[in-house]
Amino acid sequence: MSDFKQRALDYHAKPTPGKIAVQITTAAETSEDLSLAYSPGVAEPCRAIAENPDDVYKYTGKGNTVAVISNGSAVLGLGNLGPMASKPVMEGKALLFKRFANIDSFDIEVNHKTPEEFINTVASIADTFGGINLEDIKAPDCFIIEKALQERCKIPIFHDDQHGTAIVTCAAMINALEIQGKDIEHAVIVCLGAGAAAIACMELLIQCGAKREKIYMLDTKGVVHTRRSDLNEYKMLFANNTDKRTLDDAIAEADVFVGVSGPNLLSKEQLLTMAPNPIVFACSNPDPEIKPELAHSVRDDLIMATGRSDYPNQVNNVLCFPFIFRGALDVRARKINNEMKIAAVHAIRTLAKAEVPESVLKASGEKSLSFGKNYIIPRPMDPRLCHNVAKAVAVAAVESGVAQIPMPECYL
Ligand SMILES: NC(=O)C1=CN([C@@H]2O[C@H](COP(=O)(O)OP(=O)(O)OC[C@H]3O[C@@H](n4cnc5c(N)ncnc54)[C@H](OP(=O)(O)O)[C@@H]3O)[C@@H](O)[C@H]2O)C=CC1
Ligand SMILES: CC(=O)C(=O)O
Ligand SMILES: [Mg+2]
Repeated sequence: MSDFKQRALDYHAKPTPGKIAVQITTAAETSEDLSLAYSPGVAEPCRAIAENPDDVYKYTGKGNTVAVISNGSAVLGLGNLGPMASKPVMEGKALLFKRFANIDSFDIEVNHKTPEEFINTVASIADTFGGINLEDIKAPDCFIIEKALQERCKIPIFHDDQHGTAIVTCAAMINALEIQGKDIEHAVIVCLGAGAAAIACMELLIQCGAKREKIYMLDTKGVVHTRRSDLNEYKMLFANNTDKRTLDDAIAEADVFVGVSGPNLLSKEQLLTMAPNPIVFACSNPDPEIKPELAHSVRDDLIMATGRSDYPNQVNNVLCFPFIFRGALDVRARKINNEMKIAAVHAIRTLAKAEVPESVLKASGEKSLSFGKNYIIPRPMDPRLCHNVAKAVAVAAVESGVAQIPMPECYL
């Protein structure tokens, strides 16, 4: 076993198994403390909440808690590993919520047979939380599940692989296009993958100015085109009236490649046929569609991004989900709407143009970082992300009428 693999296993096993634990936030030492925390004192907040359900935000942790819920059907790019094997990823998301946005988070892995069973399970526990982050649920089930839960629950339901990924992809793409001197309206975009991340990324890019007819989406059967009869309703929206059938056909002269599919699917020969100054976001985790070393070895005019922490330009939903939930929770938003997503895109992309603080350089192991081909998007450790993105999201929630409480003072 490689040294890195062993270190990754040790990291998860020690000093205690897993990556996150529960912490007590109040005094619980004396009989007096216990009489307040438990019987008889606990009866008072129970009575208050029964009388006025909104008091749950005053007397419990609900308002600062997000559940990370998965069925393990599309774990990163590893495939359908099932609920149990998805747990390290879900604990990881919980760690990121806490580390970057001070949101308490529980991971919940659901074993189920039908989407309805999953929906019923989640809907019946939803009131426990301030929000629900759905994770690693394969398409097209993820679309059905998210919509049904949004209809049934009173809290934000956000499928991270769709919207978190789309927000970060758009933020990075707008910056990359600017650096490469390309207009989004004229960019020819190839999207390898036609699942949760792909459909959401392309829809949001269209909202940011990309043209649907210039997008070529591919699944395991090749280009998604109008003469195919095997497309689900979500892929149908991207059926292109084209004679292109393969990745070889689609990638020739393309400006942009977005990979949200699986490992090592873009060859150096295919990369060589792209237009001058191409943009390659190979976002499959943990192994990208093309390795950066290989891509850079054949082209020196490209902008290259991956989903990983160990290369420059990490296009990964970690740059979004902690902060969009921070903003949503802070104004008790009923849902995360389009206005909030677009606000997050612009808050993330703008930060890439600001001077990078010393603490971020140190955590990144870099001497300098400035807006350019190798720095199109902020690093996740940038402490300004939380304030900037959460504030923009909270303002958008208030202005679009989904906030249930006013802006907190920390943002004024
Ligand atoms: N960097 C980031 O922040 C994120 C990255 N991702 C990555 O995106 C990938 C997909 O995730 P997600 O959308 O949630 O999963 P889904 O299961 O919803 O979708 C996977 C899609 O990839 C397609 N696909 C798989 N293998 C191939 C192939 N050989 N050629 C062409 N298409 C292929 C599938 O095709 P078909 O429809 O025919 O089955 C499907 O459309 C994963 O690798 C994941 O790690 C996801 C979210 C965030
Ligand atoms: C980053 C992430 O959510 C994924 O690869 O599924
Ligand atoms: Mg995911």
